Amino acid sequence: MATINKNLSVYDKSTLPSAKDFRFGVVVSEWNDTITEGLYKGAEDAFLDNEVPAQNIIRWNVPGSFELIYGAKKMLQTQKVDAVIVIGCVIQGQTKHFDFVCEGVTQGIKDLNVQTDIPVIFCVLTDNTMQQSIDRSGGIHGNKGTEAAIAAIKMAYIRQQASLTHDYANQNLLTSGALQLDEGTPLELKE
Ligand SMILES: Nc1c(NC[C@H](O)[C@H](O)[C@H](O)CO)[nH]c(=O)[nH]c1=O
Ligand SMILES: CC(=O)[C@@H](O)COP(=O)(O)O
Repeated sequence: MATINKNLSVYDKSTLPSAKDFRFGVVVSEWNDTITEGLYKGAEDAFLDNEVPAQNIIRWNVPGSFELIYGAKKMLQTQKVDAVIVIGCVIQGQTKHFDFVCEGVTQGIKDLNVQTDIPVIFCVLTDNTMQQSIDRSGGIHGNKGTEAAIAAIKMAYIRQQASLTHDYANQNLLTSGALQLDEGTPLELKE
């Protein structure tokens, strides 16, 4: 389903978990800041609408979308947060730079989700025109920042619930053959 068929700002509060005890990091790119500020406001408003205390929202700025990767990594390393949102706006120019920035950020944020235990939400517009970005940061198609905040709340809850269950990671990976132990490595399965 394309964005034009789904307003990015629509959500049902009654279906969301409580977010009042969660802490969120938000890393914001300064490139196309009229757009990224609109995305941030959408995210912030959605957090506040869901009882996230203002002091539980930690915002850092970075120069451009490519720096979102490093900014999110350092946020994860230094701040006690339950999820991170990276906010950027990449708009096609005259060269292939757009492709490399978009691919690099996408892969970098994916890697953080694989390598760390904190969900990192991808709120990066990758648009052909400024108008498309305007439409998706509080315009006719809603606000992707709102969508990202709701995703952050949901993923923080999933992480919280997962931490309450038995850690089957070793067992599952071992039985699936994905985890190769050296000979003689004592296997400690958590009871
Ligand atoms: N053209 C856009 C950029 N380019 C800058 C890069 O993100 C990066 O900051 C630079 O290459 C230095 O490492 N960034 C955006 O966020 N949006 C653009 O449209
Ligand atoms: C995404 C970009 O880096 C791009 O907007 C830069 O513009 P150009 O490709 O004309 O140098």
